[in-house]
Amino acid sequence: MRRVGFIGWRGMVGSVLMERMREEGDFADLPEILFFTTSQIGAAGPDVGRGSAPLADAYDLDVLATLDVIVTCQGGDYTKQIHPELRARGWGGYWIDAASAKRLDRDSVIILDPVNRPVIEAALAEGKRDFIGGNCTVSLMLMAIGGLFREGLVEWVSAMTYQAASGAGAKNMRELLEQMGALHEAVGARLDDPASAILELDRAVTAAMRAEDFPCANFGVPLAGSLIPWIDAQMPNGQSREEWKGQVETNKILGREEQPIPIDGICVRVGAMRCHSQGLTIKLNRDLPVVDAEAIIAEANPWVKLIANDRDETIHHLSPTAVAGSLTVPVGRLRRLAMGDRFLAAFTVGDQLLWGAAEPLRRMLRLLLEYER
Ligand SMILES: NC(=O)C1=CN([C@@H]2O[C@H](COP(=O)(O)OP(=O)(O)OC[C@H]3O[C@@H](n4cnc5c(N)ncnc54)[C@H](OP(=O)(O)O)[C@@H]3O)[C@@H](O)[C@H]2O)C=CC1
Ligand SMILES: N[C@@H](CC(=O)OP(=O)(O)O)C(=O)O
Repeated sequence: MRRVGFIGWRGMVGSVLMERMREEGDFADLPEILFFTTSQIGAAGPDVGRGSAPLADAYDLDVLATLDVIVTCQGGDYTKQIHPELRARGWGGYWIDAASAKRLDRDSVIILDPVNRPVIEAALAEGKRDFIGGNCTVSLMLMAIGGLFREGLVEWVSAMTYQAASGAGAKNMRELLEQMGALHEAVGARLDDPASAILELDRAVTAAMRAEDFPCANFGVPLAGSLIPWIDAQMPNGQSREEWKGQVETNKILGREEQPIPIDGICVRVGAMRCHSQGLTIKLNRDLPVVDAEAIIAEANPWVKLIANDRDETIHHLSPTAVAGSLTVPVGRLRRLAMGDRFLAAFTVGDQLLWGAAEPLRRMLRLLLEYER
């Protein structure tokens, strides 16, 4: 594995990947590194410890074909155009991708190694070459309660999500902040006056959200002060595509497409910046004391962190504020639901740019290095 090419490295997901690779010293272990661009050919590339080289053309198939590994965070359109052309030329390198475009292809593996390392290793042994990061919501749910799946305890899961603006892209994160600013502006100095009537402030905020000039070019509707109970495209069965991915991707990651576990729920965009949260209802297939479920969840991987079902612990440690920028995946609110002994509630939060996007790609590259040694 000599030559590794990075495409989409300066985008939002790509920047998080670069940051993590720098933190872990990953670049030092790669013999030859090439950085590509779709728009700035020849500009100075990043210095990852061996000087800066000019950026190469991400559409140049002759150069791409010389790579042993391509890591791309450029997006689905790029993948759909370049991947088939490269493979058609007989390119046999590894393709590691953040985009959803190839996730469900028969020859692709969805990568989340703390959960499905055996599936990844079997795929490598079979000679598979396409390794694709999973949907952020799915990956974060599996990082949180993967232990219960591993122990074969799950009959079904309903995931009600609270998804951050970052999932919609960098422009949407900016728009959320603009919307917050516009709402603050709408109440102005009246907020500083403790004597001002709260219902008057509320009316001003609602009027601002409904005004023609409220900044919502990217979301289409207000998010700040509101929410959006639809993410991604509409499926024929009434699900949103984000909801549809829950079952399909989870079962592919777990390598159990033949006997899928039902996963469904409502996916909602909320005004968080980069952490997705999920309220889970888990139907267990046998009676299990909550303390046993807690132990299984806590031992599943080094990043999952159990939060006691206690008010103070919960509000301080189980929120986007507590988790942003961290690889820790807290799981809390674990308790039996009133529906019956086998119904378990849980709440989890995760950084959707780390485990939800960049980190599985970084780890796959490391895994390939080990495998090829
Ligand atoms: N956002 C998310 O939460 C997730 C995204 N993904 C996947 O990753 C893909 C990339 O997403 P994301 O990182 O959000 O996309 P970005 O829009 O941040 O970046 C994509 C590309 O846009 C180009 N670009 C143009 N202007 C700028 C600029 N000012 N700053 C940085 N880049 C710029 C860069 O390409 P160039 O250098 O060639 O011009 C960059 O690689 C998505 O399409 C999706 O498939 C996957 C999981 C989660
Ligand atoms: N759809 C996710 C983000 C994302 O990029 O998902 P996917 O990689 O499955 O397209 C969200 O909006 O929060």
